[in-house]
Amino acid sequence: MSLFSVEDLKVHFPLPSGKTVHAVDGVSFQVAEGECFGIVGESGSGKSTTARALMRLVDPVEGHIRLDGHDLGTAAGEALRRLRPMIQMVFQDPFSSLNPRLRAGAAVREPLDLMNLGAKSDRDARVDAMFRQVGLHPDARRLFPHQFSGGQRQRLCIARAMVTSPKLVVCDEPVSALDVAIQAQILNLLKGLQRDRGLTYVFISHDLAVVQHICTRVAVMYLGEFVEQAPTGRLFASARHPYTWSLMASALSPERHAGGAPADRFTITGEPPSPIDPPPGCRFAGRCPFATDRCRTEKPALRRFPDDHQVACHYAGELEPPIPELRAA
Ligand SMILES: Nc1ncnc2c1ncn2[C@@H]1O[C@H](COP(=O)(O)OP(=O)(O)OP(=O)(O)O)[C@@H](O)[C@H]1O
Repeated sequence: MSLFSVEDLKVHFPLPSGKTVHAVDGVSFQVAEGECFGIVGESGSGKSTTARALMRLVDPVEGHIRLDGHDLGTAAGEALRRLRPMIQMVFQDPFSSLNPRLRAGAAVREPLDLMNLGAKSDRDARVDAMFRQVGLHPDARRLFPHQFSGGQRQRLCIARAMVTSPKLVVCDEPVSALDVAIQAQILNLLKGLQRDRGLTYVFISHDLAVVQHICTRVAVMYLGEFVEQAPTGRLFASARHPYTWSLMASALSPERHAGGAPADRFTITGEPPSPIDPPPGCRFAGRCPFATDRCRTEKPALRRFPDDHQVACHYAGELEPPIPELRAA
């Protein structure tokens, strides 16, 4: 059974004009214990809003969120307080997610105090152990956030998220604000903690390489919807949605491109349509080189293919990726 399940999640933001932003528009997924479920997509696709809804930082207009048999989506008051320690979040910007006036030790201890977890006398020892687990010396407890480097600050945020012994950690672009060399260290730290503590992750990133490195399964998000979902190996070996191909093509470097053809041969152009007035058919149709009239009027359902692979495209399975590197071996 899955540890975490999300069913038909919708988050809409009403605007003063009377219109509505359809930021997340019916996403469903399940995450098994110990899995790392990735959500990838370009800016504005709704990844962060999904993360915030999972954390109940924003209320969905529809959908169910279940964690370990509990209804996280509707829990309130005491029930929500009991669930809080089980689900934690690591944010993109390790600086703005830390209170600049709180010393590092107090920042990591704070969730234990706020949620009243464990005996007070044990909390400092728990914080020390957490510092060591994320690769920080416990003496660093006395420092303020600005005295840490970017990577160390993210270690601190990870310690703060992990100190409550959560079952599920939602990581929202946890390395995209860091230098490339530091990114690998933080990803390896997250992987190690996942293994040692039996954690389950929902991992959000715009970076395919990062997702490929850390995730066991990946969903590709476009304008509030999942267009493709598959185990990581399967997705990277044989993606079936034109939007996924375009993301993968734009990640190919020109040198890696066969026959000297420009790597941007299949890079889609233009901006995604506004989530205020999403188009009626396939939301990618306006930018898809394969789109037909059917795509523009009829919404494609997520269809299941072998190997736990789901694709929302009328022509999935019939189309061939337009660049050789993306074709299944
Ligand atoms: N509070 C809000 N009110 C109105 N619109 C919002 C609000 N929060 C997000 N949006 C809109 O919802 C859409 C999805 O935003 P979201 O931040 O979830 O995307 P994202 O994929 O995480 O992008 P990024 O990586 O740039 O953060 C965007 O069009 C955004 O402008």
